[in-house]
Amino acid sequence: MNNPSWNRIVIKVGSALIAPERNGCSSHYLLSIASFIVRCRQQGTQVVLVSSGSVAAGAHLFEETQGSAISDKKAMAAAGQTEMMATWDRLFDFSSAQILLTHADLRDRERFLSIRETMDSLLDNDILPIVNENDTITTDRLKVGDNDNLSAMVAAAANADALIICSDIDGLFDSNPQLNPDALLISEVNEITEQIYAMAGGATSAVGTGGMKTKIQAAEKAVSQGISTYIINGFKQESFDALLQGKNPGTVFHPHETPLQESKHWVRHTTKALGEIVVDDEFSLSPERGVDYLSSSDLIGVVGEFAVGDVVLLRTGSGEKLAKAKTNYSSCLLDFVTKQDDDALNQQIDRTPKPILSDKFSAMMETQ
Ligand SMILES: Nc1ncnc2c1ncn2[C@@H]1O[C@H](COP(=O)(O)OP(=O)(O)O)[C@@H](O)[C@H]1O
Ligand SMILES: N[C@@H](CCC(=O)OP(=O)(O)O)C(=O)O
Repeated sequence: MNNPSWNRIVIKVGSALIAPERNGCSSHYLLSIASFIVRCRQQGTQVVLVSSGSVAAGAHLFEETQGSAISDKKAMAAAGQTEMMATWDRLFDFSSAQILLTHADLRDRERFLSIRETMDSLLDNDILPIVNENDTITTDRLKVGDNDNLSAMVAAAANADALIICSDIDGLFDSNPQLNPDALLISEVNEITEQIYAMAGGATSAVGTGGMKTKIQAAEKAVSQGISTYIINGFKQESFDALLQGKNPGTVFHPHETPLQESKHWVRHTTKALGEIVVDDEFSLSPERGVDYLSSSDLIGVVGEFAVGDVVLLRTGSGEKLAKAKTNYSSCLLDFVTKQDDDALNQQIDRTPKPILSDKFSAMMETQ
């Protein structure tokens, strides 16, 4: 890798590359990816692999009519995961390790740090972590749902320098090239705007889940932590040759020059808000006035049920999203406080050593 700043990368491989026919895994398209991983490691770049393909690999064990039901997909994933891991393991002469995650693991700070610790230990021992969503047990409430976003969360957990998303297309185009033959490849993105999102459609491969939109979401997560993000065509050997020469074979999303502080990035891009704290429209935040300035007298409402330590959304009564943050008080207590006119209670809450919201684990929301 001619990019000396790349000590550690995450590479994401979609289902279409590992189980293209949805009847078990095939190494046909994996040889160039495996070779790239080997050459990265030889040049001192640590690699984490996020691999889809368990559902597509297990599907052929089930009737054609099955597969739409979540229960069938979970069973397919359980059956296909071993085949997916074995397919990768056969391509390497070094050991690989299986890491199965749900969003519930990543949005829990203790588990997030534990995942980081395990990946560091595996990489320090030259073992290739192979990560996938734990589709076998996941539910709508627990899941990430696509491996594009999962790979960005893994890159954040791994403190990677770059995220490489292998797709079945050369990169991000100004519209879907499979629908518009005149679409133009966008080689560099410096800022991810609504216009960038507007270019992206959904998944079109028979086995894919994410589509281009989830890849842009993943890039947005990664670049805000200073992680360069590439979308490349994983079917082309020349994509990997170019990367090894320090070139961009597809679309590169440049990292923010001032990345979010790690704990704030985790709150903004990895956690899920489990409730809402509503303040009056006059309330505002600024770089100098963080969420820890919130006082009980600013509260006008609480939405949902949450416990101490959960992440909540702070928003105004008119719906403007202000921040996500860890709360130091439960929804029950805050709901009680908002319904009291007793200033003494408000003052008592505000005198306690802990602010309502944690500044360390908070992140402002970009203006929508
Ligand atoms: N603006 C766009 N640029 C490139 N591809 C796009 C765009 N909008 C939609 N797509 C579609 O997204 C597909 C890539 O996503 P996906 O179907 O999840 O495949 P994979 O899992 O291989 O990444 C492309 O094959 C293309 O059909
Ligand atoms: N966890 C799923 C992959 C979901 C997913 O994002 O698939 P893809 O869009 O092919 O990368 C599986 O292993 O089948």
